[in-house]
Amino acid sequence: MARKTPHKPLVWLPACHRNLDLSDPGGYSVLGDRYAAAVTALGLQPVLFPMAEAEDVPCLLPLVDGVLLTGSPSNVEATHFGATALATDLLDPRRDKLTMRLVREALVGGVPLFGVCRGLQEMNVALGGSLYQVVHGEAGMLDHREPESEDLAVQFAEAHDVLLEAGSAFAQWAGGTRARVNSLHGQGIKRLGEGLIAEARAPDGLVEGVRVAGAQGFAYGVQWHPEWHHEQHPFYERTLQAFASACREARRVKDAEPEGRSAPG
Ligand SMILES: N[C@@H](CCC(=O)NCCCC(=O)O)C(=O)O
Repeated sequence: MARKTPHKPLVWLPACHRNLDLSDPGGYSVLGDRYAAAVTALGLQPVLFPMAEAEDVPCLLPLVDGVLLTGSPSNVEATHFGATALATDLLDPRRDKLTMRLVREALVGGVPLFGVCRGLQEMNVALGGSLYQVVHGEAGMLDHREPESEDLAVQFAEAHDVLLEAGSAFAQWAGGTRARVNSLHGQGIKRLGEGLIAEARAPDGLVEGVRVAGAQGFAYGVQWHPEWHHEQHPFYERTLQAFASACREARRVKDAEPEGRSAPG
């Protein structure tokens, strides 16, 4: 019987699907290096199942120790929350179909789950919530988009405060009930999904940080990007370290299981 070889905790980062080169209309499955680099810096191993579909989730999920739902310029298709997609929407239906299933299965299985930007929105929609399709078009709401013409350091610079629920993990990670975060999104949470607790809000009231009530393990989502220069931003770093600790614990439990427990067939 093959002996188990302990390895770094594996973290599933779902691919984005883009047509990057019109000379190859077949398209590409891509992952932002920023997310993979942050996962690696945490001592974890990023994994990408580029062709994974919703039906593959029950078989693939037991192979990993955490799920990080990355951001993407594409929008969650509005049909997933009972609205009509905008003609201007950049869509990624393969990503949507996968993550709608992946969120629910990760929660059922107690697999550490962390949603970032689009990933937060995917968590919300997968749990029955809805999104503002154009946050800055809503009365009283800020423009949460990044200055696209600026360089990345400006795009990912701190843009607004978030007010954190006293006693929440967010407040613990921030060392208080207020923090500065970056902001690179045009959609945002409108109606909270089932079981989601709002624990961080922008000054305009937009929900920007959630916890999944009653989750077996780590289950959080944020609208901002904690992967950006996290080593220099204590709030971002502590958030990511908490996710990493949860993934390491998941790996430890699996490594402690009696040998002979086969991987899913
Ligand atoms: N398209 C959605 C989500 C925005 C988002 O995830 N931004 C990150 C972009 C940078 C990256 O690709 O990581 C919206 O506009 O709300």
